Amino acid sequence: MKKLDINKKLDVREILDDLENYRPKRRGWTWREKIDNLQIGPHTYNDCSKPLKNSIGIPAAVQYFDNLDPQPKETITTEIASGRFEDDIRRMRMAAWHGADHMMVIRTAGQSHFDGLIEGTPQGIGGIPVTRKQIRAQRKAIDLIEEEVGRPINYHSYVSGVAGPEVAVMFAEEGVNGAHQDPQYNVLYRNINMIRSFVDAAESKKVMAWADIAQIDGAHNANATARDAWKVMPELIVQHAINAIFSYKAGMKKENICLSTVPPSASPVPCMKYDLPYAVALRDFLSEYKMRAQQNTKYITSSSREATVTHVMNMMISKLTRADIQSTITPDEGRNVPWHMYNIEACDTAKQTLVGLDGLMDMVEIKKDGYLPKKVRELKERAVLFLEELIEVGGYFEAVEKGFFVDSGMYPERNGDGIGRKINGGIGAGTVFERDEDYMAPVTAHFGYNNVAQYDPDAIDNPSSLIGGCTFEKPEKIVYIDELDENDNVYIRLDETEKYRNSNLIKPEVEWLADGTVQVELFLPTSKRIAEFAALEFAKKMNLSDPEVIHSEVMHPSEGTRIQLKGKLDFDVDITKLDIPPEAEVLSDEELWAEIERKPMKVVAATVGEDEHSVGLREVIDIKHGGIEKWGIEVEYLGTSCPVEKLVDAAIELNADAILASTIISHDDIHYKNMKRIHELCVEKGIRDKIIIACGGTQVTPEIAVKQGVDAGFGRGSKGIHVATFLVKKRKEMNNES
Ligand SMILES: Cc1ncc(COP(=O)(O)O)c(/C=N\CC[C@H](N)C(=O)O)c1O
Repeated sequence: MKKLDINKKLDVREILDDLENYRPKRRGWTWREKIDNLQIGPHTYNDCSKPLKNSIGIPAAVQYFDNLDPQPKETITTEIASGRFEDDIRRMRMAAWHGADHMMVIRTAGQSHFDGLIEGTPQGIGGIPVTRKQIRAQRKAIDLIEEEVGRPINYHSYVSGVAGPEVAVMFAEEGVNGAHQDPQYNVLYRNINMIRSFVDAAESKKVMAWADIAQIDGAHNANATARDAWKVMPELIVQHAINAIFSYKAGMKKENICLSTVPPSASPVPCMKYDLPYAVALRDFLSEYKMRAQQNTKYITSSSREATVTHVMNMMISKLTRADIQSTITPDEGRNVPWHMYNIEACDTAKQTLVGLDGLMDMVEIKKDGYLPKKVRELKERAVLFLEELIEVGGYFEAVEKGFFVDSGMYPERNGDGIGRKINGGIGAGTVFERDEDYMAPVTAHFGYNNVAQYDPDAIDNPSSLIGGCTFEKPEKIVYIDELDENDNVYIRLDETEKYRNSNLIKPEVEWLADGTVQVELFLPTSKRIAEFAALEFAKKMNLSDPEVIHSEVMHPSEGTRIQLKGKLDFDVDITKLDIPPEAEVLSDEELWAEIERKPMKVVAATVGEDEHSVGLREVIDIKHGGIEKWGIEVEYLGTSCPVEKLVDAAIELNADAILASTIISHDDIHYKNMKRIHELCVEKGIRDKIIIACGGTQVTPEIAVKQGVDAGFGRGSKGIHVATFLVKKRKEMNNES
């Protein structure tokens, strides 16, 4: 496969080529490479990792810091769930450029209840049907993407449900790097028989251990399910412990066992008073394991702003305690199946926050006295008591049957409304059988009794040697199925959107190529309910089809409501037909500083005529806005409503190099008349060949301005850098300097 070209879109058809023979480049999880005291420019970072070869910094980095884009030491996860792996690949490429090195692929709805592997590339709902082919395509694409950004990327999905072991084997064969695996998830949230779930989990974990897959547990689901999430803190610690020690005993290395820790509450609850002690208690008890931090999703709403703040507060916890993986929930998770732009926002939020808090723990510390350690102690005691009672009643299965878990009481309080499951109930009940005396499976990483010795005592540690290697040693033995459904597969989907693939036609999209969805933000000066219906009216008038309000927020019961809505555009744009003027070329800061240092420049500036609008000109002048004073140009500012005669006289008196005139008002073309007048006055006073005249304003069209006799016009969006570049270049031209 040839490398990706930054200026070319990833070709999905090329990825699909010869997938039958694709083999993963490596096995297992890759942690970031921490760099102590990383120096980037004038800045030193304490908690960062090796920078990327190609990446896009947060907007401030791009605009003010020359794309300074340090990478935190924590792995950053982005969860992708559109249902079309071919579009998810494009999103993975974007996310990788924004700092994600852990692509977590949500499975299609209900895949936990599929009792076998799915094959081919059917479209999913809320995630992709995780199949061998889709995994190969995405891992193969990620091989190219990690090459492009210059950092290994971990691919991740879920080993759960009644086909858990089969999925684990397929993940091991396909080089998957991370996976959720926690039998308690099956039992509590998918109602799969607990004996079956734990037997399956032992097998799955043994296989994952062989493949060096990093595991994430499912304790966070209790947060999302409990009535008051902070009330399950004691049992959450126990849930983590159960899965952690079970995984270790099933053969997993502790550094591959990641606890999925989610703060159990969220503002406006005083969440730090719950979440920080909980985070400290958990890390005290389970210090040998990795921490995978994720913000609380139970209290997420349709406000992407609010989700972002929750995310930032979660990262404050991560920084104050420890996180090896910082998972990101897309801020729109509370209203859509996540969209491209929100996956990227989440990655940027994680990077911005973690890098902004760099070195925090060299400046603050967790208090050793007062509320915090007391609360930590209390939580630990509750957790220990919970575990002791669990053992007392006969162990995990009995405790689940008695409804110990996700009870709405804060243990030892109990409201009797926990999730109770029958030991012999649930899906897959009665499907676990004792292996016969002569049971033998010639496969690698198989958990439990396996009578290999009956065939060859020397093969006990290597059962698959009896058949010359199993699929773990001989991937050519993998039975690869391409497609099972001639109507529901990626080729059909690619054909349907061919018109927009690598063509000149584009349509807006949020998750799938050419899905046509746009989002509109409105403020409507009326009550919430009226605003929600009025918004749909506006959407229809805007020619949006299927309009739907996805967020509404009361600004005041009668003064106004904020609405965000989505809808579809049914038309496209041909980019070859766009009239795109050449980008205004600008000189670098260094060049401008050097030139003005070599030869100082003085300008007179004013808003002319009867015009009081000073903001634009001030932006062009003031250092604060990156104005021309930033590079040392001396400015005599004459204020607003300045007569053109006064401006020209001042230029003469101060022997200025240039005149800057701003006019916003444009009725009766007064702005162009003023420009013409300035030019004529300079001619009359005999200075026109020695002075530069630049005029600006939001209504100014550069070509028309020049027709008035001035040297340049600056329209909407012009910045100080554009004006400074022009002045320097024009002065050189007038003095015949190179
Ligand atoms: C332990 C476990 N196993 C399986 C699944 C998913 O498995 P299905 O195929 O049954 O949906 C989950 C789901 N949560 C993960 C999303 C969350 N945002 C996360 O990042 O953790 C899970 O926690």
